[in-house]
Amino acid sequence: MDVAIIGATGDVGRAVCSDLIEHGELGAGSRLQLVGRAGGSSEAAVHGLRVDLIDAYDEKAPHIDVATSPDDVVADVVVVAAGRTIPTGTGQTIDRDRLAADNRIVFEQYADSLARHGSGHEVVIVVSNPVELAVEVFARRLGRHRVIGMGAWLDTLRFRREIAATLGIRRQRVSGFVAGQHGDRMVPLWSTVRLRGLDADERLEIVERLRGDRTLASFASEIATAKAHVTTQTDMAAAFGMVDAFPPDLQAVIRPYLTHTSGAKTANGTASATVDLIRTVLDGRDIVVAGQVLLDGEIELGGMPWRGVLGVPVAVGPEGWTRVMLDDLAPDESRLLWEVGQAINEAIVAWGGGQ
Ligand SMILES: NC(=O)c1ccc[n+]([C@@H]2O[C@H](COP(=O)([O-])OP(=O)(O)OC[C@H]3O[C@@H](n4cnc5c(N)ncnc54)[C@H](O)[C@@H]3O)[C@@H](O)[C@H]2O)c1
Repeated sequence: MDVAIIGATGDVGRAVCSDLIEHGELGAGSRLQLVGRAGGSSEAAVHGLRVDLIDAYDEKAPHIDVATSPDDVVADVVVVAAGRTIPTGTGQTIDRDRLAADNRIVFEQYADSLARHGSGHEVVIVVSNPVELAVEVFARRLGRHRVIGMGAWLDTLRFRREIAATLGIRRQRVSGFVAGQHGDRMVPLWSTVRLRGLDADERLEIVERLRGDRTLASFASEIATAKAHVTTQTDMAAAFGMVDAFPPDLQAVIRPYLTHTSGAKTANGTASATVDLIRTVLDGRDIVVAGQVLLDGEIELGGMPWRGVLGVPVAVGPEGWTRVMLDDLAPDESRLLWEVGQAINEAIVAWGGGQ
């Protein structure tokens, strides 16, 4: 199997390349394509990155090649990690509209090229932001089932880790999903949480203890209050310490937010979750993950079949995602998912997606 990384020389792109080789996901018979931008700094840097990766991993590296034109992207799995990013550091203004306007051009360029020159079977894993816009752009051109945004999977892994850490157990014992929009507007699906080795009653008791008497109706205001609270703290170690006292769903939003405002990025966690998704696609079996996908009535929200990009649990295999794996939701979950779905659809229209 071959993998192409668009934006390979970026922070996330580099980390994905190293992780993929380090964990042996691509054998000697596979190809890793590093994609840079002609006319940009990455045009030269992709060649340097290729040599550096061979230098580091000669014994186990796959065949590594370079492309600097969207028309030359060829792979079974294409990772989209190119484009502008959200600025790090405190006091940085986040202009999502500008990010969307700039990155939409990049998304359209690659999606159009893949539609024209691709094999017709590539699976696209989107890392770039706004992830929902990118999924919309690629899915409209390549087919819905071949395009998966990784934001919901990253949010899911964070949610599971926070639950596991609070309970003092390993993350592998926790399942359950995060749906919705990547980041602040994630929808933690507490009704899907399972703890291996515990029966239903024990699980319910623990979930109640972790959640307290909160419902998702207050989640957005809790996030706003928590952000305001942690940003009053100038000592970053103390700010991270404050997060330890939050419930797990709030921790899953605020800890990465703080990481970003600290001036560090979330490149390693993002890359690890991306490689996890690539492994799932290469694995050949249908495995349930969460991802942003373009829905066409697979689920009902607000009493009607839902159409638009939304993060949901999906079965993923070598051809992309096949089914949405969402059972009956709790009333607060379907309400919030409906609100978030509406907001995403409106944003995508405002950003000129859906064309
Ligand atoms: N989904 C997530 O959880 C998540 C987490 C972190 C970052 N991100 C997103 O991933 C993207 C990359 O983040 P980063 O931190 O690596 O940014 P970065 O600035 O370090 O890297 C971006 C890379 O894209 C390259 N690039 C720009 N235009 C290109 C084009 N047309 N063709 C090929 N390459 C091009 C740049 O040369 C650069 O190397 C951003 O949009 C960011 O918001 C997503």
